[in-house]
Amino acid sequence: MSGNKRILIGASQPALSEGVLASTQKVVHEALERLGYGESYYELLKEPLRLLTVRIPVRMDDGHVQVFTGYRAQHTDAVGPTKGGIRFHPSVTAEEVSALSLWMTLKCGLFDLPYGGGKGGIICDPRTMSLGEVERLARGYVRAISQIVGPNKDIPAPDVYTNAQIMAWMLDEYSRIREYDSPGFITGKPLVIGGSQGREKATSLGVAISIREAAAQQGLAIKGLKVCIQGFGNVGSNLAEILDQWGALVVGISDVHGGIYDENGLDVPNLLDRRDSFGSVTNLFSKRLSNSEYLLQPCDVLVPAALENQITMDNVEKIQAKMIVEAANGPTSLEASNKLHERGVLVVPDVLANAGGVTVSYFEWVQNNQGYYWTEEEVNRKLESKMVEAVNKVLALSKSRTITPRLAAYMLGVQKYAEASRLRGWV
Ligand SMILES: NC(=O)C1=CN([C@@H]2O[C@H](COP(=O)(O)OP(=O)(O)OC[C@H]3O[C@@H](n4cnc5c(N)ncnc54)[C@H](O)[C@@H]3O)[C@@H](O)[C@H]2O)C=CC1
Ligand SMILES: O=C(O)CCC(=O)C(=O)O
Repeated sequence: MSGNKRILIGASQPALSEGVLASTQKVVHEALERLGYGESYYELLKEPLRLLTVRIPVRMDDGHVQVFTGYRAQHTDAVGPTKGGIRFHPSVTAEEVSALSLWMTLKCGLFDLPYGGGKGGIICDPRTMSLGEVERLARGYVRAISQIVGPNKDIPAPDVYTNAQIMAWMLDEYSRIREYDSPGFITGKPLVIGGSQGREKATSLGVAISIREAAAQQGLAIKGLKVCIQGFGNVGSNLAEILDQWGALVVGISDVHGGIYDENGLDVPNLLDRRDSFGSVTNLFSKRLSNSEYLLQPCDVLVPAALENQITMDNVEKIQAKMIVEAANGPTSLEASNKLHERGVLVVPDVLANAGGVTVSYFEWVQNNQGYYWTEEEVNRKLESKMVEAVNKVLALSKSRTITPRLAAYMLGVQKYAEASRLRGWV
């Protein structure tokens, strides 16, 4: 093991700044209050129980050593191991990873998965690195966090700019450290080393089911529904494919370079053929909208599937979509989301809409533990029933209590952790 760990855990971590975490905490606070749990529950659940900061030295192809900073946050292990993806992105921060771990807890609670939330990230830009450099970084990260992760402790998965290949390197490094093959350590792996059928498209299938169910409740059919998707990576591109196959009209897609829009519908198979491994395709088109113009185009459903804080008080008044379905984590600021709700725009929150990914990751872990693997049809059937149940539960609670779907999802998501913390004697 390299001597590359600089561990800052819990209280020794610098104070987290305001932003995505603070707004998530507000909703968690209200959810706990409405459920009748006192302030001590909020104090326990407002931030991760553990936040590890690591420094990872990587020998770059030109021979120099670059030191990267990474994080792993574990929000709560009150009901079981923690679970959540790893992001490779230049804008990763401790605050972002912490908020992402809290959102993972809410998803696992809402979908009744036997986990708490976890999340990791490394400040880096893999688009500018060679494959060898990315592999060395992925392996270095696993060495650095190896003490706090494992199939019964904390189980990582892919997120922004990470994929099945990176999961394979991470699994290999972890198995070397432990000296036995340990497929349950990580999910989102390639099929031949213990991945699950259906995991690659699971987040998108879950988002598509959320769109279909929520639209139906608004009296809209999926066929002919005009959808704009922001982000054309794993989630956005697979979503475009599924919606196109279901007869919806994908009128817009975008990526880091900008967006393309056609009210008559785009040629999705052609775009899928031409996208690169980082989810870029619009750079091949001379006529494209800027990312800020793109979000304002008319459509029935806008699906942010890229990064946080895309719909804010700066652009919310100009959003024309009738429904927002959050495939990304945290794409709508809390104020903007409340504003949309007041305007009668249905916002299907991230912790509900994008939980298909972690749900099938759970199925992958179950299959690894039992050593018996399901067909894609079985996986998708199990996912479909969990998604439909969760969407209906959240929208019903939102209606019956006249609260936002986000608050309803948080109430349903957080309850198990408050109860488990009480039963364990932590609060
Ligand atoms: N991969 C998964 O299973 C899950 C992902 N998510 C969330 O979905 C979102 C997307 O994740 P992935 O598709 O896995 O990532 P990815 O790395 O495969 O794709 C990211 C996409 O976002 C685009 N993008 C980056 N910056 C942008 C910007 N400023 N404006 C417009 N587009 C931009 C990129 O060009 C790329 O098309 C993230 O918020 C992630 O946390 C949520 C649940 C599970
Ligand atoms: O598949 C997983 O375990 C986690 C997916 C994830 O990172 C997310 O839902 O944001």
